[in-house]
This record gives sequence, structure tokens and C-alpha cells, in this order.
Amino acid sequence: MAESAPRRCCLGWDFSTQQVKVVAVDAEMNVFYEESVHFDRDLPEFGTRGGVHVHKDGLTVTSPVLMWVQALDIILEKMKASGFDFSQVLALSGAGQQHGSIYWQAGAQQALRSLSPDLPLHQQLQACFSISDCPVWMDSSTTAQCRQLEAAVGGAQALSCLTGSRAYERFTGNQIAKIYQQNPKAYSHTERISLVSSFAASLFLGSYSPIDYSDGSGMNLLQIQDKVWSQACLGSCAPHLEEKLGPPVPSCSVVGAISSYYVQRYRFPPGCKVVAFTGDNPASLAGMRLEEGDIAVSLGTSDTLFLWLQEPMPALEGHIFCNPVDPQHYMALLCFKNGSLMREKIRDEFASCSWSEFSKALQSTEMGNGGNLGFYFDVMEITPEIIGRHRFNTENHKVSAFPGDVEVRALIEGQFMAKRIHAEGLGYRVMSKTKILATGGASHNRDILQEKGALSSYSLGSSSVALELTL
Ligand SMILES: Nc1ncnc2c1ncn2[C@@H]1O[C@H](COP(=O)(O)OP(=O)(O)O)[C@@H](O)[C@H]1O
Ligand SMILES: O=C(CO)[C@@H](O)[C@H](O)COP(=O)(O)O
Repeated sequence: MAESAPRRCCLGWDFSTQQVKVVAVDAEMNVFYEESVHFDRDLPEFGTRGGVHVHKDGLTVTSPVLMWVQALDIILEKMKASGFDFSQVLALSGAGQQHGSIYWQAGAQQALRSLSPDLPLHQQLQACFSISDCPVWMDSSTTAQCRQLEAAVGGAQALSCLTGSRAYERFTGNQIAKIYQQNPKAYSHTERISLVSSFAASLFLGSYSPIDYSDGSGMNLLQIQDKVWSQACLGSCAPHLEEKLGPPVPSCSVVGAISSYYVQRYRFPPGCKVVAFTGDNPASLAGMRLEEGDIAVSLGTSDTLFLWLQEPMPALEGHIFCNPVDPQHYMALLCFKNGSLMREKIRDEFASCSWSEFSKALQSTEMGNGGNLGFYFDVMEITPEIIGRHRFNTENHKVSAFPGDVEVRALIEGQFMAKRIHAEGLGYRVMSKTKILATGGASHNRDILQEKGALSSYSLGSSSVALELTL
């Protein structure tokens, strides 16, 4: 059999809530290789559901750090077994679920620097973390720390003007403050704190990778205009925090060459560059080549809506992050926690656990749902803070249930309506030329996307909305 010609490429990694994924992209921007490891399915020994552990209080949500490390081992071995030619990889970068934090124990940098190519990473990094279960973006247990931080800087709006967001429970500064207050020993044994993105980059770099401006904006710690850590915020959260975070860098920085571990074990070229990893939403803004005026909807575990901004407009709802492409610009983001997992629940309850039945329900009902409206928040929502299922019939009376098909449509219409209402609250206007781009797992479902386009046109009346799909 003829050998195929070597294909120079870059690798893109995604350490998201439910899985680790990789794509290889060639010089013509063709994605010619994809692989993934799904935490619940492929690493059942960690006992996660949807990639996380929800604690008894219903508010604390964590993920095991060694699960992420082992997922990387598995995916690299899968690539090797498939004959993937690592020697052609010129550079790699990637994304991580935002806000999650990793606590490297004293001595971990040394372990990272002296990895043996004979062993998988997870066997060598077992003793490297002072917190084994890391807080992730779904956590909402830090309300007390949020109020402390806002009080320390002169209130919610003042914090938003400084860091781009009022205090949010999942934002990393508040998570660090909770760990310092509740587990001071683990905090003092920590030599470095990474975000999921900079943690993943560190695994490839074989030393600590810096936090980038864009993902760093999701911490309530970074002054988004000056791009430096806010001394007032650091001081309010925990002592010696600046040295544990390290200086932040622009999102496009080359942070170094790949660790010799990968050169020896997988035959990566020694010059393979590691470009700073960033948050999954900033990475989507960059990867979807979003332009000013466009709006992107990501339908992953969370649903998010984001756009490119020239000037920051910090408010009490939503977030402003540093832009990952142009450090002079910004991006606005809204995050909805009841995204794909809520859709899966309604699918399981009303559409026989099948996406094709779910699609049939959407096809068999009319846009507008005969006046029936529903808002579904099985877990405490972020935008806005609300919980429960709320259904209203055509007479605007609250009801406790809809027929199955109506329920499915009410969920999808309610989700897109909420996105639109909150985006307009941020000052964003859908105009006749607005492109709405979609990404994330549920964007593969054309019937769900149909609703996105239809709802935009529907609520706009005569405006036509171009729907461009990025699958
Ligand atoms: N055909 C489909 N229709 C609707 N949703 C889907 C479909 N296929 C996958 N999904 C949803 O996509 C989600 C995963 O999306 P993904 O963007 O990969 O998430 P993450 O990056 O957060 O891990 C799953 O939870 C699943 O509900
Ligand atoms: O909290 C946010 C954004 O602020 C989430 O969007 C996380 O970044 C998780 O992303 P997914 O795993 O859903 O892609």
C-alpha cells in the first residue's frame, strides 16, 4: 500500500466540560483528523456525570484533575495507534472550559520538567496537585466570597468596570477565596494556580504556562483595560496570589516549545511551538472568525452568546472579556447554564431519549408554539439567577405541563428567546445584515438551528436574518 505524503499541521485541543477533543488542521485549513475522549464513557472510574461531580449541597461542582490528565494520555495513545504522524506538527494550541482552577502543589514544576517518556502522564503527576477535585464553571457555592469581593472594591458596578463582570460565583477569584478560607493548608501548599486552559498548555510545555488575557478575564481579578492583575481584587481574595498566578500574557503568545517528553514518547518535532491556550468561548470567537456586528451562539454543555466589541461596556449582567484576537478590543459574553443537559433531560422525558424524536416534535409543531411558552432551569441559572420549570399557556396562565411535542418546542423557543432578550439588555441589536453563527454539540442538530433562525426572524418582524452555520 502506498504511504500517504506527510502533511504539515497544527493541533487544536479542547478541554471542555464533558470531554477532551483534538483536531489536526493542515496548511489549507482542512481538518483532516479528529479524536475525542468522553469523561463519563471512557473514564468511568472517576464517577463523573456530564464530566463533573455535583456535591451534596447542590452548589459545589468539581472535576478530578487526574481525569483530565488521563484523558490526554488516552487521546495521545489513540492518535499513536491510528498512525498519526506527530513529526509533522508545527504548533499546537487549544481551549479549556472557562473559570475552572487547578492547584499545583509545591514541587510540581519540577515533576513537569523531569517527565520520563516511558510512563503516561497521569502516573507521574499523581502527587502534583494540592486539590484533587477542581472547582469548575458550574459551581455556584461562592456567594459569600462574591459579596466580600464586591464590598472590597466599592460595589458590583465598580468591580464590573475594573474586571469586566460583577462578582460571579464561578469566576476563579471567588473560587480561590473559598479554597483559601476553607482549606488554608492546601492553599499554602499550592505553588501555582492555573485555569483549565493554562493547565492544559502546561502539560504540553512541561512547565507552567501563563494565563492569557482573554481567559484571565473570567476570574474577577484582571483589569481588562490595563491587562494587569488588580491588586485590590487579589488582596481581597487570598494572600500571595499574584505569585501563584504568574503574569498574564496576550492570547496569541507563543509560550515555548513542546516538552521533550512528547518528542521522545510520540516523536513530535523539538521545535513544535505551544501557543497560549485560552477559554473555549474566546477560542470560538477566534476560530469562527467573528467580525463586528456578528453574533455567535455556542450550544455546548453551557449555552453562550458572544460578540466582538471595540469598547468595553461593563454592566451588572453579562461579561466583558479581553478579545483573544486583538488585545485592543473586547468581547461580550452571556452564559446560560441550562443548555445541553437541560435539552437532554427534556429529550429523555418527552422524546423517548432520542434526538430524532426530539426533531420530529419540533417539526410537528408551529413556530410560536400556539402561544405556549416555557422556561426550563433544572439547575440554578446564571442569566438570570432563577430555578425551576415555568410554563405559560396561550391565556398567559401558569400551567404545570404541556403535551410532549409542545414541551419540546417550548424549551427550544424559550432558550432562544432568553438569549435574544438578554443580548438586547446588553445593548446588542440584531440588524438586517447580522450573521448568527452557531457552534457546539447541539449545532449539529438542524432542527434546533432552524428554530434559532426562525425565532430571530419571527421576533424581528420584517428583518431578515442570515443564518450561517459553522459545524
Ligand atoms: N444531535 C444532537 N442534537 C442536540 N444536541 C446534541 C446532539 N448531539 C450532541 N448534542 C449535545 O451536545 C452536547 C455536547 O456539546 P459539546 O459542544 O461537545 O460540549 P462541551 O464542549 O461542553 O463538552 C451534549 O451534551 C449533547 O446534549
Ligand atoms: O462558564 C462559561 C462561560 O463563562 C462556560 O461557557 C464554560 O466555558 C464551559 O463551556 P462548555 O463546556 O459548555 O463549552
